[in-house]
Amino acid sequence: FFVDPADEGKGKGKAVAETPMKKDGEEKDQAKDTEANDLINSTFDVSVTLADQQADPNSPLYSAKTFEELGLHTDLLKGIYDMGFSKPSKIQERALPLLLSSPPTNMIGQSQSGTGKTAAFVLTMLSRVDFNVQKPQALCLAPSRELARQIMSVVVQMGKFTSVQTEYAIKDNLPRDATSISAQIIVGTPGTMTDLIRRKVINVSEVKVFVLDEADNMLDQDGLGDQTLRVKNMLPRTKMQIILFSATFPDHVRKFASKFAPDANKIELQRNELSVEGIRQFYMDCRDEEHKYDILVSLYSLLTIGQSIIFCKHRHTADRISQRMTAEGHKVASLHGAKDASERDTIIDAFRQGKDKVLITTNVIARGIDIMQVNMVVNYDLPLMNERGPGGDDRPDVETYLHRIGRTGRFGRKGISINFVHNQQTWQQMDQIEKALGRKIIRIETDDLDEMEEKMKKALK
Ligand SMILES: Nc1ncnc2c1ncn2[C@@H]1O[C@H](COP(=O)(O)OP(=O)(O)OP(=O)(O)O)[C@@H](O)[C@H]1O
Repeated sequence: FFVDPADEGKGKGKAVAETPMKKDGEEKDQAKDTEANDLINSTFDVSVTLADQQADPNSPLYSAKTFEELGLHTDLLKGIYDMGFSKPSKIQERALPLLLSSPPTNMIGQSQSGTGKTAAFVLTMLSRVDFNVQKPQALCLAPSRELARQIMSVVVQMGKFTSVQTEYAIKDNLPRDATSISAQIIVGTPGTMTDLIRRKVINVSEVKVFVLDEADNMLDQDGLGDQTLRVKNMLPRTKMQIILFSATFPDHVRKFASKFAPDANKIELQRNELSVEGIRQFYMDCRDEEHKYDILVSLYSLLTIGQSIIFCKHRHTADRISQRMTAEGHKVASLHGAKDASERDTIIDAFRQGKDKVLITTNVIARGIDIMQVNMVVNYDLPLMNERGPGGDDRPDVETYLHRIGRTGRFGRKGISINFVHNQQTWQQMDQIEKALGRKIIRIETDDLDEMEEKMKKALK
């Protein structure tokens, strides 16, 4: 079990209560979706660190097997069931009672990608809002407009039976002369959120919940950290519930996260527990860059069995590959940060609706995007630390790798990831990822398409 070394080291009497969540073999469920049930029944162990030293982490108060137990308003329960959720996932089971308890307590929550973190924080925002007050009460920040839009769709779906009012704080969304937002829940990206608060378009006096999705990314000093801190510093200092969620919390942001969300309840996983069980990882040994392209093209029929996402390092690579493939008669789309806002929305929406089956992109959508039909992720280029910001180097970026492959295998489903390596350096980088995660990455021959197809189809069964 994992204990935050920062907390442990300080040893200031903080209760470190570790409760193993073991597989509950007895639990029988009649629901059809057995894979999702496996996830609900437990596929991983979590450790819970309660901010309240006196609390007994084994108390039933700290675990909810049903949504009813949480004391939610019936309109919210209706929304949850309308989304097809029958009971809380593992992370929700542990996190929701802590998130919803009174007085509100901060939360730092970590669990694998696709395990239901979004639903947990959205439900918290909805249940804390006073629908009679027409002022912003909950703010949520995400690292990309695509993710902000997806989170909003969960807010709207889950809040369908309430009178919640929502607004975006993303680029090019509001008319330039907008003077005030009265919506209760605002979801956006940090730059636009800062701008709107500064210009007093968002009045923050009633804000009582502040959520960071992909929190490690949002707090990283090489990335969005400054902007996120700027937003926090403009919020009221008292009675603010700060909620940080991510699948990953690398060491260098852990301390800052604890400072950012003081006295938080913590739910955490070890790094080697972070790979999602259902995702089979492969690699293909390509001869050179051009061979990578040829292999990708030869994979096309496999890529379109379900849907797939191809990750490249550079925007121009994504564009070039997509142009070449399109010219050769394949239907693919490309998405990256250099495209303008409305184009980005059109592209991700078409992909979400299944109109496009292959999306070629960069790290811009490495995190959070939840599309169930995605059963294959290709790392055309492996993610490296030097893509994070100026301080990075040629080491592989294990966190981003986990987030990228986590676009498949959502909520207990099966998925495949394929890494392209093409020289000694990339092979070593992949080897480091394999070691860091303690999971085998299996070789597939590039010259035997039949074997490749057979292996992949087997992995998806
Ligand atoms: N209790 C539940 N029952 C059934 N489905 C659920 C439940 N909770 C969440 N889901 C579904 O599981 C999928 C993954 O959930 P979600 O997007 O919240 O994962 P996440 O942990 O936020 O992932 P990531 O780390 O990639 O952001 C979503 O499609 C969501 O609707």
